[in-house]
Amino acid sequence: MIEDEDQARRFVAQRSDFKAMARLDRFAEALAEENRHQNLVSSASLEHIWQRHFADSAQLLDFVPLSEPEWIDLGSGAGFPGLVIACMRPEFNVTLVESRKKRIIWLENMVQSLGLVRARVVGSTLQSVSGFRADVISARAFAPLPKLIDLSARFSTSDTIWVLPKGQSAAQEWQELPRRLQQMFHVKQSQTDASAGILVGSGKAEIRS
Ligand SMILES: C[S@@+](CC[C@H](N)C(=O)[O-])C[C@H]1O[C@@H](n2cnc3c(N)ncnc32)[C@H](O)[C@@H]1O
Repeated sequence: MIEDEDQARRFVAQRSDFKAMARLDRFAEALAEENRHQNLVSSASLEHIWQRHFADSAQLLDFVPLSEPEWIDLGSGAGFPGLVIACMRPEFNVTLVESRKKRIIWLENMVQSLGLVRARVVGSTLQSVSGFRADVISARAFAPLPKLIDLSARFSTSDTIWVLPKGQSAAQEWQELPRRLQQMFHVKQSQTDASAGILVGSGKAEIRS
């Protein structure tokens, strides 16, 4: 378990090259500045940015054994986990979906200033994003699981990997899924918080009305 900022930074560094670490340092600096103008993350969490945000996002890569996936991140907000993934793996095609105007501008600025040419920001509600086949679907603190799956099922294929950090409610949310969806997912322990879980899934979510 990652207990502090040093361990969190080491955890991310083990999965990154030095350019990625430089991008993340610039991201951290810009986030601290931007958070004075808009409420992107809680100011308390900025003191633990490597543990609470960077390592928390980076750990998702351990469930994605793909080289250049098409990755969609739902409700990216300040950029978690999607922008961290793009910083660490600039060769991935990462789509960051975010509906709030100021956050869209923030994400667009970061993608541009960090030179992430394969990342794109889609500034609209997920409901109005044109469908495409996603190899990976991620979402942190986006919506309760049934709604999240409902809104994103159309991006999934039989090969899609789902990585959904769900905090303390992971096991409970999994328990409450219909059986056919329970079979798609399992709960993995988060490396950044002993009480948190990540729902990791695979396959196409079939929505029945
Ligand atoms: C609680 S924040 C989480 C942000 C980020 N994923 C994180 O973990 O720090 C949820 C984000 O989802 C965005 N959002 C909510 N509903 C959305 C929708 N239907 N389509 C796109 N973005 C949405 C919100 O604007 C907000 O930035």
